Amino acid sequence: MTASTPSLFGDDDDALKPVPAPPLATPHEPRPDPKAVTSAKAAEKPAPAPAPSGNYDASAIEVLEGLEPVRMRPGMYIGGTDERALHHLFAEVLDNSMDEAVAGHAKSIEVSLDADGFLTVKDDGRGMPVDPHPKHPGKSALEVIMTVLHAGGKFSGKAYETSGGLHGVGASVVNALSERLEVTVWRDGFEHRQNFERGKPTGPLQQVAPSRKKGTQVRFLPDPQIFGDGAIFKPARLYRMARSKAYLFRGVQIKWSCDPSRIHDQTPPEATFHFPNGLADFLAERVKTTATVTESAFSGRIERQGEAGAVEWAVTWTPQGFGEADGFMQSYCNTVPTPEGGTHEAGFRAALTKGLKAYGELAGEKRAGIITADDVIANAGALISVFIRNPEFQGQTKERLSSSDAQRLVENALRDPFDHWLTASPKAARSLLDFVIDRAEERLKRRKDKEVSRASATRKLRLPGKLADCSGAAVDGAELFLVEGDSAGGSAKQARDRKTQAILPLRGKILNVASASGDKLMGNKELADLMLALGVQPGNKYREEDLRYERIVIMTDADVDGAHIASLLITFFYRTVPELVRGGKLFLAMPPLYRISHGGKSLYARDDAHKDELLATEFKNKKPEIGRFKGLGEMMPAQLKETTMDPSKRTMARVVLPRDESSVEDLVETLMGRKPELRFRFIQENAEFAAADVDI
Ligand SMILES: Nc1ncnc2c1ncn2[C@@H]1O[C@H](COP(=O)(O)OP(=O)(O)OP(=O)(O)O)[C@@H](O)[C@H]1O
Ligand SMILES: [Mg+2]
Ligand SMILES: [Mg+2]
Repeated sequence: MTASTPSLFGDDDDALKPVPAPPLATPHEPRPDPKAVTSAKAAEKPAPAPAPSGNYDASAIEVLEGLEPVRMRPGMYIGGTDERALHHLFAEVLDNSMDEAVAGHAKSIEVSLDADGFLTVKDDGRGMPVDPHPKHPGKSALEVIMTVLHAGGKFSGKAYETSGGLHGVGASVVNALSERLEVTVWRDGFEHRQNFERGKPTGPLQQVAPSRKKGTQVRFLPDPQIFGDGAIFKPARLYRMARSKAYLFRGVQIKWSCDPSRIHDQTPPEATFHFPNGLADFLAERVKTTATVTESAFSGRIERQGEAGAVEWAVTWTPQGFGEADGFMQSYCNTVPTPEGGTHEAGFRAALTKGLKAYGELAGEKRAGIITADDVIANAGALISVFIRNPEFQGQTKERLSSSDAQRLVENALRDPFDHWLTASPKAARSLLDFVIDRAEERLKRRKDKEVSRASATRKLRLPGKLADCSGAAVDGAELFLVEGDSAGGSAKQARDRKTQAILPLRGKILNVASASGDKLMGNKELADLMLALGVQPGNKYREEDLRYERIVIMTDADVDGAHIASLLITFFYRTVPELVRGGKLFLAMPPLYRISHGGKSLYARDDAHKDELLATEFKNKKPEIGRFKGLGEMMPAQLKETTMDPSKRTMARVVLPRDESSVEDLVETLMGRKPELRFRFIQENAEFAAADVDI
């Protein structure tokens, strides 16, 4: 029984998906902090019904009976309810027949998919026991197998030695998740049958007729209530699964058939799989047209002496890779695929690496010393299959083998055969050794190149002289303030938190960028410096991970000129690094315009409206002193810090693109274009808007 670890977090991965752009239409409308968006999203979900109060007692603790838990939580048993999980039902039934074959009782397995969607797996093994079960009065062993979790014959090793089954769960899980399921058993001179619906018997086990055959047949239709209405078995997938099983045990023949009406691709409607050379055949099939380093693959099979257990393997190397990948390793334990690898793979890698290094040393090849397991395996196509008693798989799944003796078993099994293989054909051994040493040397060279390029990248990164960078190295939390003019730059430098806040003063009026060409843009020293400070490349070469700051803050005077410069810069960002803007990295600082004080109290107002409001409330019936800041440069550093820069006190607006970005062009045209009256209006609005109270 293979099961996936249940997801502890339910469907929460939604929270990790990018947050959709909020429907804001102008660059000056604030966008909420991403964190706030996440929680806002959570808040959108329908509020949970008020919890029923007062009866959380023993009656609230349910014990699921029989197969109920399987239908309630299929993911726990088959890793989900998707197509992969659906096909896993087939794996469970097929594994049971394979166990019967590996135990030496079945020689032939038949798999067929019928026109009505039922899948049948039939073997000629001993047949499930049908006699009454001693511990379940009135029930046959067959019924217990099909309806009781953890009922199985593979716990003690008496009936099966090296089986893929070990939990006693598989057959009952398939039953629970099938709309209908019929089991037919031939044994003890009779054909027996019992039918089930969604895990429940629809009648008793019946002796249908005398028969001298033996074996078991399970025919079932997965339940659409579990897998969805459209869920059906895919012939191609069943075909592949059946065929690879046959490669894994040479003592079995698997017959495949499928109703032609169900096939919509190249899958053959009938086939017989029997591979007397096991994994060697499997590998030959995979590398059919691929040129390999050695003429023949290294393959073999070793039975454990005196005990149950076996190791089988096949491996070959190729310079050009196998399709998409440079190499592959597929591993199996008791014919169950272990896609996550495990101890058998570790033993395999160790055996090949040690063997090849030892051979290199013997051949006087000094460079063999640099070989690592990765060099040996990276370009190999490898299959490894072990048969062991009481396999241990990690956690709830059978995807990774963790039996520690499997590593020793494989390593010991391969040592001598690999040695013999190498010494028996010195030409092949030499080719392999050279090939692997080349890989090792390439690896070392790559590492060196990487070190060199990292060093030169650091050297190349010259920052503009005017930039007062932050002293902390972390990008998280780092902010770059773009300020207008050197005097404001001076105040900002004193007001900043050196660790996380950097200041770049931009001198004079920057180019009217919207109408400038790319060359002109980059030719502008101020803007070139800005890009250098940001660390990013323009256009589609922009990579967020290059960005040296978490936030870029445009900090200009709270007047019409300042608003103009801010809009020029926003336009520049939108034209040059739109992804930066889309990523919500660009902000507008909101310095105050007035300082209002009376007695010991002083407050700042962002604009006229705010000033009037304060005068009507905080300073009601008083005659306070009102000062107007002409520019940031006029503010005391402490004031600038308190009102505009200190993250715990300030207000900033995030620049957000409208959802319909085509209107950005209009906006830019409005801002920068040829109609001065439009421009003036925007600037006024922007100046006003920038005063909006937005906390981030
Ligand atoms: N085709 C079969 N032939 C003979 N006996 C079978 C067959 N299928 C199932 N059984 C018996 O039914 C038992 C229960 O099968 P089930 O698949 O539920 O569990 P399992 O194979 O023991 O373990 P796992 O849950 O890991 O598959 C098996 O242990 C075996 O004794
Ligand atoms: Mg089983
Ligand atoms: Mg069972």
